Amino acid sequence: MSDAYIALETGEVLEGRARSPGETHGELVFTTPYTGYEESLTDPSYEAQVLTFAYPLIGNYGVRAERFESDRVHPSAVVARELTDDVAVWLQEEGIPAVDSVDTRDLVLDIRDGGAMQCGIAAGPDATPEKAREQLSVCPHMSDISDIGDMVSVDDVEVYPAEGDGPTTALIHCGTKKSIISSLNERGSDVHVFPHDVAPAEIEALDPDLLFISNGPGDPANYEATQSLVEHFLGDIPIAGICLGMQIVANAVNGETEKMEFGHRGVNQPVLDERTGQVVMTTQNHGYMVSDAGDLDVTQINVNDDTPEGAESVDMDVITRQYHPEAHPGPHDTLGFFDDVLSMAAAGAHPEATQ
Ligand SMILES: NC(=O)CC[C@H](N)C(=O)O
Repeated sequence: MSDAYIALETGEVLEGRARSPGETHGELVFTTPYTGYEESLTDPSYEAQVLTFAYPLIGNYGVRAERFESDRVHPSAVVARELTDDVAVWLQEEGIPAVDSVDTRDLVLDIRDGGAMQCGIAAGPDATPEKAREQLSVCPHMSDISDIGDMVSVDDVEVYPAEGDGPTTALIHCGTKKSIISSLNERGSDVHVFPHDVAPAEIEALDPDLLFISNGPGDPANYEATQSLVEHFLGDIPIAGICLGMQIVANAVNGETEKMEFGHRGVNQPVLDERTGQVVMTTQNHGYMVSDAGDLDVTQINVNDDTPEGAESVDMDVITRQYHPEAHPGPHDTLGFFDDVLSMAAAGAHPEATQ
């Protein structure tokens, strides 16, 4: 007799073992890394999603807070083949439902074939298939969660001072990972973190050298205030962005974004720089893409499916990446992004403009 159920949009109800009790719902997605479960589970980009781990054993090196990318677990639920007790206890303490003993190979194929789908979860001694189906019936589509930025951003400014007198960064927190802040800090940039809907006047009062739009959950179309910020400062202050940040900047310069079938979530996504011919291995976690880069130039593409992974403007001093250059988890091929954007900030101009 199972004590955990996952109701899928296909009508199927999967059975499993409850590792952390609860009833919830969310957009079902998968990620493929063998490691990095602490970083993924605390990445605000996964807000309102049910995260399935393709790798069969999750938790085999424990749980340590110093690896966390935010102050809490963000997925609404977790699905795995096997979760260790360390991770199960962590999720219980966080109040996040978790189900294992699921054939995640089969489930990942379902998601690949059917696309990211809504699902309902019921786990624990009172769980039933009907309760999972009830959760599925109230699960919103990701693009309909218009206030998702409020769920992950900050209410007030937070300042992260760096040693030295590097450029000042105004980071717009749409669900930022901590390692993005630390990647800027350790390169000498004082980072001032603002709410996703901060008024332009607060940024003007700081007079920063760089406007940085962070990663984050949900549909980029639901970050109108952040997009307006980009439109306001475009051409006045150099602008950088990661993942959701690239999508918001593209929307701000006459571009377009759209939902992908099932997205890119892993640490082995190859990206080609079309200017140099170099291929780097990247960490990715996105379910939307830039379908039209507008006034930006696409500089890097995903080798697997040609989707835009880098978009820049020399004239408007913009450098953005769809992947996560900070890794955490993942390969360190792309850390140079932070040097490039801070060079742009220090010079007040895109690096190619200063050659
Ligand atoms: N990691 C992110 O910033 C994700 C961006 C956006 N929410 C997407 O899914 O495409």
